[in-house]
Amino acid sequence: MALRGAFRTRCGLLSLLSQRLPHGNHVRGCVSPFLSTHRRNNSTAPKIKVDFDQTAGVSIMTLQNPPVNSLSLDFLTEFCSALEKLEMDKSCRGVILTSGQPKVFSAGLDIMEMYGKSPERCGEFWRAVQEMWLKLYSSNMVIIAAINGSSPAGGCLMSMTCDYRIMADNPRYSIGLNETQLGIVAPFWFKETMVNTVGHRTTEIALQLGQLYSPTEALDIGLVDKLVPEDQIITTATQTMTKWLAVPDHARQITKSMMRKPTIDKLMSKREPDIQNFVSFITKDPIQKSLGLYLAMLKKRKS
Ligand SMILES: CCCCCCCCCCC/C=C/C(=O)SCCNC(=O)CCNC(=O)[C@H](O)C(C)(C)COP(=O)(O)OP(=O)(O)OC[C@H]1O[C@@H](n2cnc3c(N)ncnc32)[C@H](O)[C@@H]1OP(=O)(O)O
Repeated sequence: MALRGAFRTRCGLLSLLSQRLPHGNHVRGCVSPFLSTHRRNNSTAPKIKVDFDQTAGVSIMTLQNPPVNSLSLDFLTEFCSALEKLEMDKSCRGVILTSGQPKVFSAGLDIMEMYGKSPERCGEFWRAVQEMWLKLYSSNMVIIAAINGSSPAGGCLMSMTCDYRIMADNPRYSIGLNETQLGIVAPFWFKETMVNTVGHRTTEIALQLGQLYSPTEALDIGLVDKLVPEDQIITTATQTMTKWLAVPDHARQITKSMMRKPTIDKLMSKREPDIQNFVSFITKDPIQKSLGLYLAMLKKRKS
C-alpha cells in the first residue's frame, strides 16, 4: 500500500492515464487528430556527441536529441554506429553516457515510432531497439551511465545496460520501466535486464506497477549505484571509470560476459520472433488507442 501510495504521488500523470483506461486493453476512445502532426525533430544535427580523451582512453557520449532524447529510429541508428566505432577502436576502453538535454536523460522509446506506423516500419524500429541493447549490453568497454535527468522505460533500459549508474540527486527526476502505465508490456529482455540488475521480486513489483522511482528510491533498490549533486556527475563518472579501468581488461570482460551471456544469447536466438511479437502487439487497435491517449495526455499536461 505504501508503495502504491508513493507511486500515485510520484506519477500523478501516469496514474491519471491508468484511471482513464479500462484494464485489459479494452480501450475505447478517439485519438486526437493533432497527434498525427506531432512536432518531430527532423534536424540533421548530430544526435550523439562523442568526446574522446585519448590519454585516458575514455569517451563521453552525449545524447542530444531534443527535446527529450527519445529513442527514434534515426537516433538509434546513429547511436549504434557511434558505439560500434568506439568498440572497434582499441584505444577506447571506457564510455560515459550522459544527456545534453536539461532534466531528461532519455524519455525512452520514441512513442511516435510506435504510433500509426506500418508493420514494416515498426519492425525496422524494433530491430534498431534490439541492436542498441545488444551493442550496449555486450560491449567489451566499461560503460558508465551519468544519469542527469529522468530516465523512464527505454531510458531506464539503456541505463541498466551500463556497468555502473550514477544519478543526479534531484527528487524531480525519476527512473524505471513504466511500460504498463502506457498499456504496453516490457518484453522479456527488458524484464531480464532488470532482474539482472535489481533481482526477481523487486522487478516483479516494479514491472506490474510500471513503477517510476525517485533517485533515492532507485538507490535503495539498487537500480542506480550512486547519487551525486548534478554538477558533480561527470567528475564522479570519470573517477569511477579510472577505478574500473584499473582492472585488467580481459578478466573484467570475461566476467561481464559470464554474467550477461545467457540473456544476450536468449535474445539472439529469438530476434525474429521477438520482432514479430512486437509488431503484432503494437499494431493492435487497443494498443494504438492506449498510446494515442498517452501522447495526448503528455501534451495536455503542458497546457
Ligand atoms: C506479450 C508480450 C509482447 C510484448 C511486445 C512488446 C510490447 C512493446 C514494448 C514497448 C516498450 C516501450 C518502451 C518505451 O520506452 S515507451 C516510452 C515511455 N516513455 C515515457 O513514458 C516518458 C514520457 N515522457 C515523460 O514522462 C516526460 O516527457 C519526461 C519526464 C521525459 C520529460 O518531461 P518534460 O516536462 O521535460 O517534457 P515534456 O513532457 O513537456 O515533453 C516534451 C515533448 O516531448 C514529447 N515526448 C516526451 N516523451 C516522449 C516519448 N517517449 N516519445 C515521443 N515524444 C515524447 C512530449 O509529448 C512533448 O512534445 P511536444 O513538445 O510536441 O508537446
